[in-house]
Amino acid sequence: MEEQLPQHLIDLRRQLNKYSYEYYVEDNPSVPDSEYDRLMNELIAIETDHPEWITPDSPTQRVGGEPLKAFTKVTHDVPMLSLGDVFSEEELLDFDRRVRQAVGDEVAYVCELKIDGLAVSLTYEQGKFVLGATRGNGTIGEDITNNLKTVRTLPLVLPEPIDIEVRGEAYMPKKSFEKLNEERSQNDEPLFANPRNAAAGSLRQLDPKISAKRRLSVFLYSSGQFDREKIKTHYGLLEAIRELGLPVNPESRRCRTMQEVFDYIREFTEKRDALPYGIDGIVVKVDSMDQQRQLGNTVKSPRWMIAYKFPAEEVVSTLEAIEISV
Ligand SMILES: NC(=O)c1c(N)nc(OC2CCCC2)nc1O[C@@H]1CCC[C@@H]1O
Repeated sequence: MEEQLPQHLIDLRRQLNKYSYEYYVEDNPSVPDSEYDRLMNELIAIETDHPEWITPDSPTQRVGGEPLKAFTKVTHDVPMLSLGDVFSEEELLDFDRRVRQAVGDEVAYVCELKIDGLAVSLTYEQGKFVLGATRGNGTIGEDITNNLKTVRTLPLVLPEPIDIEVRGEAYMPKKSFEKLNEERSQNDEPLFANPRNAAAGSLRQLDPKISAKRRLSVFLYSSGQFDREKIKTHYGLLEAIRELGLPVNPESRRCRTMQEVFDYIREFTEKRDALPYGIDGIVVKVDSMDQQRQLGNTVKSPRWMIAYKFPAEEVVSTLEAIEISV
């Protein structure tokens, strides 16, 4: 991308990408917003004089596009399925028994945190981000490409010019949610009930400039086309997605026994409140892709994965609290 650009422009773009990552991903900017804006304006001025120097991965391409009148619909060629839920270790053992009955006793799982956000699909063509869509009803979603372009953890261009569709969960980190509700409360605007609603509301903004301010993020957990010869396990797929510079949750872990699955659930039940993003359970997936294919899918969800949901948080109402305290 950069070979034919003047060095000053390359340096300017790299500097802006670095500052943007510090601000939006590390939440630890090394320069004031005014310095970032000054450099961005300088880049916009240069690109206005030399439109031939604009490339898809220029920082100016993140917050592009005028506000939409409405979202266009997107059809998912491969439906975006949902997850079956269970609420106890007993039901997890039932899932494990069903899996072993179908594929035999050599089974390994991958445990993933169930990110409390909304499912999205991202399409890259020749390595360029060209389409982002909500899950919608699983078959028809909404085109939110311009809004997903504002997500700083999503690369606009991959290191390889490949065609790939990846899927994951868009979410709003807890700190961004608290800051957003603080701003809304100061402006007498209605507050978002939780980070999931805030993420949904922010991604379905018709004006991408508003989405850009909401500091959304994404963790990816599956992909459509991938090289079936090279990648034979779900864990291998996650590593391949991560190697493309796409964000994958770092806590995903291969579990060889149900005891390891229970240990993982216990570990993240304890760690849940300290995580910088909301989770509402643990997803347990059969690791082997051959075994996934043997198990197949129901109309609604794959038979080779299950979501263990945490018990609903204890929301003690004020009245109850008063009764307890009396
Ligand atoms: N929320 C999540 O963290 C999550 C996950 N880690 N893994 C999956 O796997 C998909 C793949 C096919 C069906 C479910 N789904 C997730 O969230 C689902 C997607 C649709 C409804 C839930 O948000």
